[in-house]
Amino acid sequence: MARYAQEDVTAAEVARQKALYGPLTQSIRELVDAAIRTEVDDDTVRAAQAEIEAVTARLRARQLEGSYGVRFTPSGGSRAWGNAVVGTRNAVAPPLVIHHEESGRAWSDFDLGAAYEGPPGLVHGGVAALVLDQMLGEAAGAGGKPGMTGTLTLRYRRATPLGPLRAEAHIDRVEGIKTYAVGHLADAEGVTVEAEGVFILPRWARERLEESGFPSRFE
Ligand SMILES: CCCCCCCCCC(=O)SCCNC(=O)CCNC(=O)[C@H](O)C(C)(C)COP(=O)(O)OP(=O)(O)OC[C@H]1O[C@@H](n2cnc3c(N)ncnc32)[C@H](O)[C@@H]1OP(=O)(O)O
Repeated sequence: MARYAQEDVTAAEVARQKALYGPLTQSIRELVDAAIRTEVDDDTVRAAQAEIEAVTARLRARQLEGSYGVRFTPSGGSRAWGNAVVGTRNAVAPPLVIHHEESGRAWSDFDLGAAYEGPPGLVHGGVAALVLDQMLGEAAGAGGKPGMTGTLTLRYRRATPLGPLRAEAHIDRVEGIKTYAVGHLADAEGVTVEAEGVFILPRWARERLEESGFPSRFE
């Protein structure tokens, strides 16, 4: 199963795949929303189900063994196309497009529709956590010390409505292998959820770096 992999792939090939899979994934997102909100008659639902199963069988004709993993390109970029928040090939992902500023601040404007509902008309608390975990993790990683979430703490100040939202995050402080990031989710009226998290370069990654002779990079 793929985990972290170095791929010998050209920028043109990455662009070709993005142009191919991006629209497919967006069509599936629309299908999910349509399935939640449809009010067509029973026969139409059953016919749609049969068509969807046929399409799924076509896509299953050739599959990866496991998940997509994270793939690094020769130019130093990375593809996390299966990621649950930002994945180009993951229809579960809203998706977020995360921008990084020179200052270290990361932000994203995005829209959460019916598929992300918890209380009626409101974003599920776990979805808010999902989004903020990624946002804070990316802000931490942009500081040069990518890590796994050790502890993520959320304060749900008020309910988050479905619809257009913004998430922001930045590094609060760095202590050795631990990067502390803070951030929030907001609607047009202001902050709805505050988050703080510690992101830790795992022991196995630290050992691998030490073996490769670059132990000081993350210290
Ligand atoms: C650019 C990249 C962008 C990527 C964005 C991705 C965003 C999404 C991120 C995720 O969702 S990651 C998935 C959710 N997280 C996990 O599954 C993590 C599971 N836990 C682990 O893998 C390990 O427990 C962990 C890496 C967190 C720590 O393991 P270590 O073996 O490296 O910890 P170690 O025992 O050596 O402790 C190192 C330091 O971390 C502290 N620590 C360990 N676990 C902690 C914890 N859980 N919370 C807070 N601090 C923790 C520990 O006290 C110690 O502090 P001190 O150096 O000050 O003594």
